[in-house]
Amino acid sequence: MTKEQIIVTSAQMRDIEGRIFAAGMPVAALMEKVAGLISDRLQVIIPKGRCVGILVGPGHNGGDALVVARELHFRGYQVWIYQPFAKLKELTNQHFQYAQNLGISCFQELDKLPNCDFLVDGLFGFGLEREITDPIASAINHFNDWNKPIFSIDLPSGLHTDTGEVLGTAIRATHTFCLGLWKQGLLQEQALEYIGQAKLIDFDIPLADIHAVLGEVPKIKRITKTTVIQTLPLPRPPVTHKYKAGHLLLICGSERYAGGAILTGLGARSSGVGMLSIAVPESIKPLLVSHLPEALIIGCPETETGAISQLKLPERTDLSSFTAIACGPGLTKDATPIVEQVINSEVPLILDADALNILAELGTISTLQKRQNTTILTPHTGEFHRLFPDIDFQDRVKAVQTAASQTGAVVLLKGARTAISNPQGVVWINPESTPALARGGSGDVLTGLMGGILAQVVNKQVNIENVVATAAWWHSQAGILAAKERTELGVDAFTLTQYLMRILCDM
Ligand SMILES: NC(=O)C1=CN([C@@H]2O[C@H](COP(=O)(O)OP(=O)(O)OC[C@H]3O[C@@H](n4cnc5c(N)ncnc54)[C@H](O)[C@@H]3O)[C@@H](O)[C@H]2O)[C@H](O)CC1
Ligand SMILES: [K+]
Repeated sequence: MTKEQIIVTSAQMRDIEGRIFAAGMPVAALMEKVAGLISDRLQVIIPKGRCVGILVGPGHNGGDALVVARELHFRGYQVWIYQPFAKLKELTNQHFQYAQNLGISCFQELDKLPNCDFLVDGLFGFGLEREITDPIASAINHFNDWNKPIFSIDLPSGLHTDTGEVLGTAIRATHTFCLGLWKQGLLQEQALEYIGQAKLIDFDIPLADIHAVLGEVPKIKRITKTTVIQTLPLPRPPVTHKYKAGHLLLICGSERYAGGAILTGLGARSSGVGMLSIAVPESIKPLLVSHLPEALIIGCPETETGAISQLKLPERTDLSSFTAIACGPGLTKDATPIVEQVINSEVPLILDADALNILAELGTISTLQKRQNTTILTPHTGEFHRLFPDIDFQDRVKAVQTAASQTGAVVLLKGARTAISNPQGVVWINPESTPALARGGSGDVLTGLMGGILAQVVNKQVNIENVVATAAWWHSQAGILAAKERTELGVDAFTLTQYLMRILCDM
């Protein structure tokens, strides 16, 4: 468990901070340490001698900002302070007095402020308790209108620490320096447009204090490279053969959506799975063979609408011959018997796209109740709503936890911050993604990739939610790299499959 993986609420941060102070660390010393680390980061980003406006709040977030002001002042920057509050916490007030005695210009009125090149936001941190009202709200909107780069300390002021909700108004930061441990609000979709580039400032919180408050294994974690490295079957054993690297069955495609089957197959190919079989309607078999010569393409009887009507598996094989099944992309709604058949099997199963829509029509919870084996659902928000009409997914963490516990499945809810939960409520949040992935077909690629990873590791005592998290991280990192090289408009689903392997090579 690394600190980059841990996510805390404001209450948990308060408790952890309380343990540090109770153990003897003076608050002022911690503030000095944290603000020194922030100043070091700023000194790398902000060219020397430029003018920096420091926004100071009444609490210790403001205290941090005042120490930063003093440090930048001594390091040769032009610094001014905006501090409009009548009452400051004791330590914050001391720093404010010292800054004034150093001759740093301090202002209480907005209209008196000089120009500057950068702003540092130390108005509120995890102590924000209520909606921000005037005059502070107007001040925040005023600074946002300046269109200057803003560096927020701990959180952009105005964001709810836990939910990421905007309390009245919020600073639109270009960078957020999150202190000690990632605050849960920074992982919520509604916060994204306020956070900018988020960095964790580690100030050596003892792991013992973290475990004392969060337990040995925290319930809610950020997916990082560490998770992926621990989950992927790398390096491979020197002596192995294709059947030891899993046999995945994809059930996908229709005459209308042949492309979905191809993209799912390409995603599975990129996973490194040993054997890949793809069941599709007979009419599109030649197309699949041409795109995926290494896969075993199973042409199946089809309905008059061109959907799979029966799984016609090769001689002497049945569903239990496969290590994992991924079913759904491009199936259309005319393949209900096929979805029922795979749900009734004992094989580890991923349901996506039309398989989810069919499951919703069959009755999500009642249909899955019978299944004992591994089940993974990968809905986007529309599919999630159809599957779980009674679950409000405003708080995505709670939504996936509820869906997972009701179905006994691992549920991935797609989005800018994809959330994953297992039935016990253990949650992974994917901290990075790109709007470039919001395109038709990218979900098909994820399903194939996830199926391929699952088939390789499902018999190796891994937590299934870690497999799902690994696929989500790999998929989004490929999208991020592709967007960097081709812009956010240049990441079609086929291109995305070409970037998947680049990610592993760069790990
Ligand atoms: N995480 C750590 O271990 C460290 C945290 N530090 C910094 O301290 C803040 C938390 O400080 P705290 O004083 O608890 O709260 P804030 O500075 O976030 O400010 C809250 C402050 O403002 C008042 N307030 C709350 N809501 C409103 C409102 N809507 N309008 C007006 N005023 C409001 C409230 O009463 C408080 O007084 C943390 O973020 C870090 O930046 C330590 O310095 C370093 C270690
Ligand atoms: K702040």
